[in-house]
Formats: sequence, structure tokens, C-alpha cells
Amino acid sequence: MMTYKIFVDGQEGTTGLKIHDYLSEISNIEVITIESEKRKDYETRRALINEADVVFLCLPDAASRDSVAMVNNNKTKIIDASTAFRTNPDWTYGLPELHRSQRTKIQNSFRVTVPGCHATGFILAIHPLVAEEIIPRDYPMSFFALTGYSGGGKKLISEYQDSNSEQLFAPRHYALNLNHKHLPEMQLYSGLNTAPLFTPIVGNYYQGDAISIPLIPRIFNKKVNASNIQEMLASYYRDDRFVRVAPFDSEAYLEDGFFNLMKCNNTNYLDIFVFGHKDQILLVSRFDNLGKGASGAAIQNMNIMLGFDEETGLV
Ligand SMILES: NC(=O)C1=CN([C@@H]2O[C@H](COP(=O)(O)OP(=O)(O)OC[C@H]3O[C@@H](n4cnc5c(N)ncnc54)[C@H](OP(=O)(O)O)[C@@H]3O)[C@@H](O)[C@H]2O)C=CC1
Ligand SMILES: CC(=O)N[C@@H](CCC(=O)OP(=O)(O)O)C(=O)O
Repeated sequence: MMTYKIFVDGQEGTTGLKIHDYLSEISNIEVITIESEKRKDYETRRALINEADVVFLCLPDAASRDSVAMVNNNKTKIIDASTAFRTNPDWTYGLPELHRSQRTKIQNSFRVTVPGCHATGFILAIHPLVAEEIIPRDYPMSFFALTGYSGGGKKLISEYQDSNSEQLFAPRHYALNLNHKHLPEMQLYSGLNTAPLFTPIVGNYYQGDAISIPLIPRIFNKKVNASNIQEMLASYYRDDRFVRVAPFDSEAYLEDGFFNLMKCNNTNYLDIFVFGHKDQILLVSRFDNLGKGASGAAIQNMNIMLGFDEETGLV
């Protein structure tokens, strides 16, 4: 049985460390590591990248581009966690649940780009409804996300953990230039004609993301209510083990009247909830920004690319 060599470029960052946790549970792989003081050394990285069968890039965009340019062989498969290649047609978007054919594309690809965390939650909730021509492609889409601070990597983590600044106690809006870096992939893979108006909010907790998307059925192409939407999404994802569409029964999801957005933490699950009635619908997708939003998704892609079991990494 073949043993695959795996290298994580950016092994000491937030997503890199989490990927190492996942890798420690998988057999048939050998994880090759870089000495800490050499983690930004060009020649050392280049040698390891070309030695590996699979390389995870857990780096800022510019460093990811540098790493890809270092590949000088035909065998190394790259799984990039950054924003650098997400709408590049030469790369495969690493969202296996997008279409029936996406898993096969990932399996046959040498260059896979892991979706952004907020983009994952938005696209999985909206894309099937656009594809079914329920939501018009020119729908004026607006939504918000509430995320933990680990989504901002080491810099934001230390800002939250090393400071007593009072302004960090309350949730904070950001990307108020309305130009968040996930907009291009959100537009491309949701099928909408224009980018949504997206407002992310970061809270004073480590991990967990909830995307809340209000929808007005009055301006849909077809007459549907909230319950119909739940049935459609449940049917679309019926064979996908990591995307779970909750039954249509809003009260059952609440804890003392509140929604718990941390319930998918430390898993690769993404749960979609449909609330509402015939006039108003609220879609909520809940997931771990370090799970299905980043490192978990990266591992799911590796499992598909190497022909391992998608969930356990077993051969
Ligand atoms: N955190 C999250 O939830 C998500 C992150 N991502 C994306 O994944 C990528 C990594 O993010 P994240 O792990 O959060 O970031 P971190 O800042 O936590 O980690 C990045 C790591 O890359 C290292 N690094 C920086 N420049 C270089 C370089 N030139 N060569 C080698 N190593 C370098 C850093 O080194 P040093 O240790 O010196 O700082 C650090 O260890 C980013 O593109 C991010 O946008 C994607 C989805 C979600
Ligand atoms: C709290 C916070 O800052 N979160 C990050 C999202 C993390 C993510 O998905 O990252 P990449 O697109 O960089 O891969 C943000 O909104 O930019």
C-alpha cells in the first residue's frame, strides 16, 4: 500500500496547526515537516514542496503564489487555503457539495483551492436555489455573518487574547468598505449576476461561524414558502454527509430562545436551517470556520484527491 508524503507550508499558523491535528488521525500518510527557523526559507520550502505528494498551503496570498511557483514536477498536488486562486479557472474549487460533478473534478485535479469560510456558508445555502431558478440571478442579495476571531489568523487571535481593550468585548462589524475578499467567489459560485452586499461581524469567541441570509419570496421566480425551500435544500444535499439540512421546525433549534452557532465546532459539518413562512425566509448556515470553513475542508479535499474515505481518511 502506497504511503503519501504530505507537507504543510505555513505549519505554525492557525489553519496549518489544525490541519496537523487532522493529519495525525489519518493512516497511509507520512507528514514531512520544516524546521521552525527555516519555515520561510525559500530553498528549504522548495525542496519539501517537490518531495511531497500533497502540499497544503496555509499562507498569506502572496506566499501561496510563491509556493505554487516553486513546483517543478508533475506529481505534487496542491491544496491552497488562501484567497489567491479561488476564481482562477485553472484551479478546482474545493467544494465537493457544489454540483454532482464537483467531487470528480477534485479527485482528478492537481490544484485545489479551499473556499473562504463565509463563502462556503453562503454558496451552499444559495447556489441550489439559484440553479433551480427560484432565486433570480439579479436578486438584490444582502446578508451578514457572525464569526469567531480565529478566522483572522494569528494576528487577530493575539489581538483578542493579549488585550483587555474594552472595544473587543462587543461584536465588531468589519469589511465596511463593502469589498470583502470573498465577494468574487460568492458571486461566481452562487450563480448571481452581481456580488451580494455582505457584512461580516467578528465576536469575542474563538471559533464558529453563522451566515444569516434574509430572503423575500415575493420577488422570487417561483411561488414557494420557507417549508418548500427546506425540502429543496434537504433533497439537494441528501447524499452529502457533511452538509446537513435541519428539519423545518424552528423552535427545536433554539436553546432558551437563542441560536447556538458553536454547535459544529471541531467538526467538518455545515448545518443549514430554514426559518420563516410564506412572506419571509431566513436561511442560516452554521459551521466551524476552522472546520468546513478551512482546515476540515482542506482535509476533505485531500481525502477525495487521494481516494481515501472522505470522512475518516481511511483507505
Ligand atoms: N483562520 C481561518 O479561519 C481561515 C484562514 N484561511 C486562509 O488560510 C491562510 C492561512 O491563514 P491562517 O492560518 O489563519 O494565518 P496565520 O496568520 O495564523 O498563519 C499563517 C502562517 O504563514 C506563515 N507565513 C507567512 N508568510 C510566510 C512565508 N513567506 N513563507 C512561509 N510561511 C509564511 C506565518 O508565519 P509566522 O509563524 O512567522 O507568523 C504563519 O505561521 C490565509 O490565506 C487565510 O486567509 C482560510 C479560511 C479560514
Ligand atoms: C474574522 C476574520 O477576519 N475572518 C476572515 C475570514 C477567514 C477566511 O475564510 O479566510 P480566507 O478567505 O482568508 O481564506 C475574514 O473575514 O477575512
